[in-house]
Amino acid sequence: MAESSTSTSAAPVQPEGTYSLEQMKEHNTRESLWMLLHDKVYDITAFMDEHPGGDEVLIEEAGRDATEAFEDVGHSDEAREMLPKMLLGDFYGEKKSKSKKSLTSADGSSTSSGFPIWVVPVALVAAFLAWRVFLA
Ligand code: HEM
Repeated sequence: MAESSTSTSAAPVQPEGTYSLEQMKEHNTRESLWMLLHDKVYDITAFMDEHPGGDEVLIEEAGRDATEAFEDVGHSDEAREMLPKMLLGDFYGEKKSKSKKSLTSADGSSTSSGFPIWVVPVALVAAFLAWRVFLA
């Protein structure tokens, strides 16, 4: 009557070929260096000596999300084409949120994202008036 082989999986199972932040943190040394870029996990251990930007910057970003640092540098297409060779798999779970960021976006909500939209008609009117003044 009682079935012992019932598989009720309560906890979510981490899919094969995915890596969590916990796992990544174990690979934050020169001997084994993993990095998260755009939600993909890369093993860049062998690339460290070849990196034109040096190994120090890579070690600094080891075992965590390096997307921002990678994009800040403005890496070329050539650099991006190197990535598939180092791909380990997908990222699993949650990334650590950077609490520092909330300070800048907490207030002054409209000023941080470029210029406000009303600048466009005002600029057009100003340009028109300037044109009239120069014609007169
Ligand atoms: C696996 C990931 C990475 C790859 C494949 C890679 C590849 C490259 C390549 C090919 C260049 C030469 C310039 C270019 O083509 O854009 C470069 C430059 C550079 N990289 Fe990376 N990079 C990686 C990660 C990073 C990270 C996480 C940082 C952290 C800040 C970084 C910092 C730099 C810097 C500062 C330079 C400029 C070096 C210079 O011009 O003096 N890179 N990288």
